[in-house]
Amino acid sequence: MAFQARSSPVKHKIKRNAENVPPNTTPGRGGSNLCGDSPLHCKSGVKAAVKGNFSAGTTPLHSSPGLPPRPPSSASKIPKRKLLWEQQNSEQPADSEKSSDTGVSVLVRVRPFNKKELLEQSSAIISKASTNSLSICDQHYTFDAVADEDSTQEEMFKLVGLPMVENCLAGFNSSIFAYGQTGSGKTYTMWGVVHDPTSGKPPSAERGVTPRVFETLFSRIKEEETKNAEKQLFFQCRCSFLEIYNEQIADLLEPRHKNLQVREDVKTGVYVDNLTEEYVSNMDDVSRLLLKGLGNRRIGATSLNTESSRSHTVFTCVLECRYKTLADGMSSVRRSRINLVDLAGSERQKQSGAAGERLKEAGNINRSLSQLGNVINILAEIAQSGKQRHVPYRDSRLTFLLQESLGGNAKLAMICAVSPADSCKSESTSTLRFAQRAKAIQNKAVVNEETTSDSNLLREQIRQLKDELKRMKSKEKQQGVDGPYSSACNARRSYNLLRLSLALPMTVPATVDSDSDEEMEIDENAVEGRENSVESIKENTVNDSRENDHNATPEKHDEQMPEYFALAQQRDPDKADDNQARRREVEELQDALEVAMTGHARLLEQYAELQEKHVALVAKQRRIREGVTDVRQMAMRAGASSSQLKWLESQAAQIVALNLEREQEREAANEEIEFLQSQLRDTAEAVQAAGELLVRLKEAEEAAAIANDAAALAEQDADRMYREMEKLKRRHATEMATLQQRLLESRLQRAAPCPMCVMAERVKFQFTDVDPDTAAAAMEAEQDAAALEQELAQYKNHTPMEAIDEDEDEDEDEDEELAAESGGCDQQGQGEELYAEDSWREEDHRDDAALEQEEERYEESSTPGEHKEGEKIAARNDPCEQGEEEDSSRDYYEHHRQDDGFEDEIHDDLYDGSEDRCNF
Ligand SMILES: Nc1ncnc2c1ncn2[C@@H]1O[C@H](COP(=O)(O)OP(=O)(O)OP(=O)(O)O)[C@@H](O)[C@H]1O
Repeated sequence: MAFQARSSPVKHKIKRNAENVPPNTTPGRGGSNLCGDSPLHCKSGVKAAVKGNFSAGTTPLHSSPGLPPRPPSSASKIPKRKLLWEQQNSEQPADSEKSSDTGVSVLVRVRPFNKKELLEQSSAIISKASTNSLSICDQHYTFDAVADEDSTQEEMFKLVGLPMVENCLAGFNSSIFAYGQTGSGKTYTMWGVVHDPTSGKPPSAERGVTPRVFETLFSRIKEEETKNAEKQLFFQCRCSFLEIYNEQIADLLEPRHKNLQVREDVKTGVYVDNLTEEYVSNMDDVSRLLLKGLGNRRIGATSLNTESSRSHTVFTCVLECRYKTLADGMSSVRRSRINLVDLAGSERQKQSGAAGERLKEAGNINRSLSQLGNVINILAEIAQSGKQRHVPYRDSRLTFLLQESLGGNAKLAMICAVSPADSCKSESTSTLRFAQRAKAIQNKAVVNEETTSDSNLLREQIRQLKDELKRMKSKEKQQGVDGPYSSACNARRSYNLLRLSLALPMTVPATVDSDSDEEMEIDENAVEGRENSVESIKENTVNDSRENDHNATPEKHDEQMPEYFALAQQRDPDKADDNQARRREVEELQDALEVAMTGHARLLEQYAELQEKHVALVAKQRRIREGVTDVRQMAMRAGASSSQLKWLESQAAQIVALNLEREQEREAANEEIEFLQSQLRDTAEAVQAAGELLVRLKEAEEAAAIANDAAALAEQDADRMYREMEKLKRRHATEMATLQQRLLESRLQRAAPCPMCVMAERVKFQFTDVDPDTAAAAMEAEQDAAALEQELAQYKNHTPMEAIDEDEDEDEDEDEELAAESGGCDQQGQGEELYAEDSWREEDHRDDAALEQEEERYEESSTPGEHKEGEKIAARNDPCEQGEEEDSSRDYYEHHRQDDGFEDEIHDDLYDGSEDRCNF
């Protein structure tokens, strides 16, 4: 009957209560076992390793006023059930130890004085009285442990972290909370200085509890896998990291995932929808996640802490341990969860000096901490009175998300951090009161273990694979909505599921036990039709693997794989931005993954059927063996007659023949199983490679999409800049033309006296009776013109872009000079014009947009005559038009010459000069 019950497809869910010692998978580990109870409650374990005599689990709570007496243990009410494994290996703890376990341990850590407190010359008001008690201003408190200013990170880990690692390995959910005033050392204790694996430096001694928890977890996993190789232990860890900021949940591993929702499901319990989970297999993986998550966390400076956490952060690791019982072919999975919670610090506005955004954050932090306190108060009350009450978990995201750790199925360690300074007296007292109330909570931790037959496990896997396939296909359709960003996340998820599923067949025992029992008899019916069934399975395997369009055969996939790799390798790294090719590859890989999933699910189905048949066959064999033994014994007891003996002999001969037949069939079945296993292994390897490649490609695709976005933005910027430059060039040209025009005008106006001056000079040399004042004025005008020309030449020599900045700075000076010059030449009208332009430029400085309008208006509103004038000016700038200009200048001078009767010689001199001046 027992066998039938096991082979039935009904899933066996076995949960052990907190009092049961979890299975010891390390029988050889001196004194240490996979102790479900933390060493805080065990005699063995790390207790001895920690400084002092730490015996928190058995320490009665302090009986200060208001402190509730320790609630009676409810352990006796929980029915005890044991697993076979447990019975074989476990060591039962003493009853006294069991009864004291509430599943909650509270530890207080007093940090050293900080710089501010030292400067203020604060005095210490907290003193450690013993390893588990302290006093603050004559009030005495007892907890599970007290760590003073001298405690190291290593000691904190041994007190809190190590027990949690052992709990987690044993299948208990575990949580570590850090609670306390802002700046009291929660973050330092929980994370500390996280090691950067790329730095090449050794891990810091200041790394906190969390990194140390994972260091130990991975080394213990390795140890367990080696020691229990025959049980085919298989561990898997996946981690997530979130923060609750202003009552909103954000994914710290995928910062684009904001405002995530907490959901509750009968099967999975409370979970966060859409939260990224990453598989980790070593410390580097965890460090990477911690650094990434902590980098994305909200921090801000307050007067009490320059790097104050403004949110609650929760790092969660789900550990799954699968193992197999060879005797009955049953598989078990132990699933435990470890939550590492760094709560935001409580703060008083007066003390922290928070204002604005910080004040709003502080309000939210205090509100959610008070809701946590409220839940803890009610739980403490329930534990004392034994009366059921509604616990308002749903009042805040924090309590809703972590309800399992608060009065539920988890072991809880609460680290309460305090400052020793008298300035923090009221905050420290309130933290210690909170710690006391937390100690009164009773959690009901059980080992989370499920035992199921292989075929059920496989069927579950098949269901998951099919669901995932459906989801993948529907997601593909939604690609447009989700965009490329979600694709890597989805691919990773599918790949992880497939990886998990692919790991399973490896844990299946190789073949049917070879039975060397000569005496074993077999019923004819036992093998009847087996040959047919094996044949049909064989056929199905081959047909299924070749049939229909999906052709999802591992063989085909196997053939396809080198192509993918070849494609990937052929890719020229220089053409990495060839998005289309990459997209094609990704699509092909996506198809391959789907094909692999379908093929794998089909193989698993066949494997599950074969497993079921195998288990049924083993059961029949056992029953036949028992029957034959019974018959033998009865025959011996009855004393066999000669006819009976003959009959028995003939039966024996038949049995031998059947045995031979059965042996052959068994070999065939074994071969079949081996073939299936090798096929599964091949698929596993191929799919694993494809999956990894796909994830990498998806990530590359994401990166390319981001780069494309950036490039498009840069292009837009460049366009804008180009337009801006063109505009500035135009403006520059207009300004140049205006300046030239003015120069010309001023030159022309001065040109009248100028020839006279030159002539005067000449006359001065030739005729000494020339008026000296006239000559001096002419010289001065000539010098002014030369200076102006020089400035213009400099201005012209600048490239427009270089000139722009200088232009703006120099504009005013230039204008001033021009104005001065104009004034010097008595050009009153021109001076007014310059003034007008000056104010226009001022406006330009103030408002660029206004300038554009001004320009446009200028261009639009210019009369045809003005345009003509503008064109004329521009033409002067154009070297091709210079000839015309020269002609007009020549006309001008010609006119003057005729009017004033200048000498030809003098005119030629002047004309040469003016040509030089125009020739910019
Ligand atoms: N035990 C300790 N030993 C040495 N330095 C410490 C200790 N505890 C805290 N510190 C230092 O005190 C400062 C504040 O600590 P931390 O940031 O951990 O406080 P917190 O409680 O997390 O504050 P908040 O709630 O504002 O985030 C940090 O610079 C940290 O390095």
